[in-house]
Amino acid sequence: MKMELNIINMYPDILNMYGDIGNLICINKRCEWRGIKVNQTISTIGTKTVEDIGNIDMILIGGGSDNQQNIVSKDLLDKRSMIDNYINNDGVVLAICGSYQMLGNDYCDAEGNDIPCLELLDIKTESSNERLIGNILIENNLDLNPKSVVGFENHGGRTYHNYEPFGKVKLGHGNNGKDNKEGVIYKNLIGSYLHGPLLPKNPHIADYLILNALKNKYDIDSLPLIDDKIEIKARNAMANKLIKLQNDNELSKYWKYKKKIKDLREYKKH
Ligand SMILES: NC(=O)CC[C@H](N)C(=O)O
Repeated sequence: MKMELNIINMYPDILNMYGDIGNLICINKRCEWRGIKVNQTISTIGTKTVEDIGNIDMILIGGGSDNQQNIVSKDLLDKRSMIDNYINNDGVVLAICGSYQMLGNDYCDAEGNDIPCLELLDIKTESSNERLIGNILIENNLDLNPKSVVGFENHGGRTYHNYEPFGKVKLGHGNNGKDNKEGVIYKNLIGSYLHGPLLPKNPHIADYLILNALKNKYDIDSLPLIDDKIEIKARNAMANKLIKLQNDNELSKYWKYKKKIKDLREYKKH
């Protein structure tokens, strides 16, 4: 029996910051390599509503600027009840950055405008003009090996919630730059600030999503392995670079601290 996945890519024409569409390409490829058929549908403003499509196995939504979030907001709200049912029936979702924010209760942009959100999760996001930008390294909370997940973040929004985060920030900012949490896990949904795009750089996360989507309709508990040498090499190169950066940061903090103590001692001598 040939397995199939029906994937909806929402607003790829509007929410595609830093090539988030690469997440779909990655899922497609990893399914193709395993002989899993992927039927993909685009849902955007003006296309038929997601309710009409039915039998969805995975939803992917990317990130966008505040302006782009404003553009999709009404259409997204029209699809609210379908997305709500889907998520609460263990549907697999990957929502990046702007769309992760929009799953929550409210998003107040940098100009103080409220962008209507889906209110599906108890998440709050407030924006600031001081953006949180840079490469990011986290440790995933999904019990997946390798633990590390690499990506790139650029957001004004600071997100707060009490759910399980997608990961623990090792280097970078994450949800809000304060609590060391990155993203969210809710049932089979992952929300994350990580662009990159996320999945090609972290194939273990792609396979986690594929496996969960397949588990919802087939009796399957693992995926055939793929030769990921190149992906692993690329991911490790970035992770190691970031770990080195983190160590350098810590070292420089340590030397600054040592210098402060030395200065203090000198000062006390006077
Ligand atoms: N990268 C993004 O998707 C940006 C999301 C949001 N507009 C913010 O700046 O916080």
